[in-house]
Amino acid sequence: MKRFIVILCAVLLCGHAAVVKQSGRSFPKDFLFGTATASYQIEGAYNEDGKGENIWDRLTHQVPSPIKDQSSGDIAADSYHKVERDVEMMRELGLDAYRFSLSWSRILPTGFSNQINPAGVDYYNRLINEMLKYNIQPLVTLYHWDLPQPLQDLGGFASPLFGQWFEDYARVVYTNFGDRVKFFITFNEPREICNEGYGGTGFAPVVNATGIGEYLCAKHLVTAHAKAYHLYNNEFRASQGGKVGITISVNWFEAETDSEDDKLAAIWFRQGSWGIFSEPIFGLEGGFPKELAERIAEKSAQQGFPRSRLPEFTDEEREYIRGTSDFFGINHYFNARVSATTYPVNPAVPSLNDDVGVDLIFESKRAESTSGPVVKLSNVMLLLKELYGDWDFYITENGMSSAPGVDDTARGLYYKAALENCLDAIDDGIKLKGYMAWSLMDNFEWMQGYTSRFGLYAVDFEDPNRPRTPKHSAFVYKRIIKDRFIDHAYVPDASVSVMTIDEGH
Ligand SMILES: C[C@H]1O[C@@H](Oc2ccc([N+](=O)[O-])cc2)[C@H](O)[C@@H](O)[C@H]1O
Repeated sequence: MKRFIVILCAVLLCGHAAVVKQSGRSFPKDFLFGTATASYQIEGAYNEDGKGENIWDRLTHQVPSPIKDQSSGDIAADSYHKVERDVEMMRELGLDAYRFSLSWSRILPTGFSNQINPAGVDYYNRLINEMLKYNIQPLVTLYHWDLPQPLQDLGGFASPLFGQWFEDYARVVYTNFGDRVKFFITFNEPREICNEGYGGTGFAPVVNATGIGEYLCAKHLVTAHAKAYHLYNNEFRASQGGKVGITISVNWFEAETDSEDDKLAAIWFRQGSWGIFSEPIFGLEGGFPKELAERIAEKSAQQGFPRSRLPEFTDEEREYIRGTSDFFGINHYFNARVSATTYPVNPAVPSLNDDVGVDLIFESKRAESTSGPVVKLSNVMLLLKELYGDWDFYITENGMSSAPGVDDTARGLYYKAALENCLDAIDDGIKLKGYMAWSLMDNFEWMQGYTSRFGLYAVDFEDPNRPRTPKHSAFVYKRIIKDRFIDHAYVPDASVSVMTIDEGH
């Protein structure tokens, strides 16, 4: 009671800052609060100023359209023409950092580095320079799913030459932007690139070669990542002094029961979903995860393959890839429980689903309806630390979707819960350095088109000017950034819909 009165007096006398000090739960001074976006999802200008075609241009222009609302990213949020407004929103929120991706085909229209598009380089220079004017740190993703179509026509990630193409592109990126960009992410979400793009019909390029395509892609992707990392070390690190890492989608999967079968199922599922990409880079021994490799080898033999469908690494390749990251970027969206009950797929036909055959029970939605959002970011980071050691972690994406509109109370609550969970992780000794909310603004949500909205700012896609309006959640996030503390009692005033820029931004 006495403590409560002391805190109350402190609030009344000194304002909010007093509570921040007493709570011991404020974010470290150098913690980076940011938001994230991706080129294809926001830029538009799909055929302007010399940009080449990419695999999402190709997919969304197919007739009939495979996209839920038959839309495309042709115009999207029109960010290509809105550098100043986008940076203004970052300033309104008070961001320390902004994560965005480069469109490979805007910089290299054919995908190859012999032909650089000056207008593409200029667009990113204008964006980076405008951000730096206001001390907003650029976190740059080299690849967020929009491969130049000519490279796809040559096999894309299934080609053993992919690593060379990516290395050449990375050299152009470091050369043109590395004087000002100090944080590079090679790939966004290998699982979605490989398992959805080459092992199913989920995402472009829709190569349906499940049980084979994902694994080829996985090997070539981690090799390409390592090439870009070594390139930075060998030619750029000394003069530029930045960091190079990768972002992996790590959702939380735990065994439904304590049975050995369920526990093994959870291991397989984690390894098929993210371990297959994290183990070669962050694992102590490198290479693909052991249990998964054994399982795929066994299944391959049963199916009559003369060798495992999972490619091998030579010792030299394993060493070349191991340890090639300056940080671990995590995208996180949901929690699920895993049980070993039979997955209804044909075991005679190779597939990732059969290789990791388990049932998934989605937990987050069920829990949200009763006791608020359940975010298990700290579980994820503790597990990654246990598996791979004490890396610097960045949450490079986290968020939730909602219906169109600015009234998104649930998203505000979600961000409070997620960031509270980040504080738990920091208390537990995790070296968490930053948090990027997905997303700065509504955008083209891949196969869902514009039916699913993740933005802190609403974008009116009916209006040719694509005006942006802050949602309720934008005010919540701004307040957390300003205080570097989570005030659960804070509810934005619904009558205030205009954002202002605070001093210093
Ligand atoms: C909303 C953002 O989602 C990211 O990708 C995924 C992919 C899959 C899941 N999942 O839960 O299965 C979550 C997020 C993506 O990186 C980003 O571009 C957004 O679309």
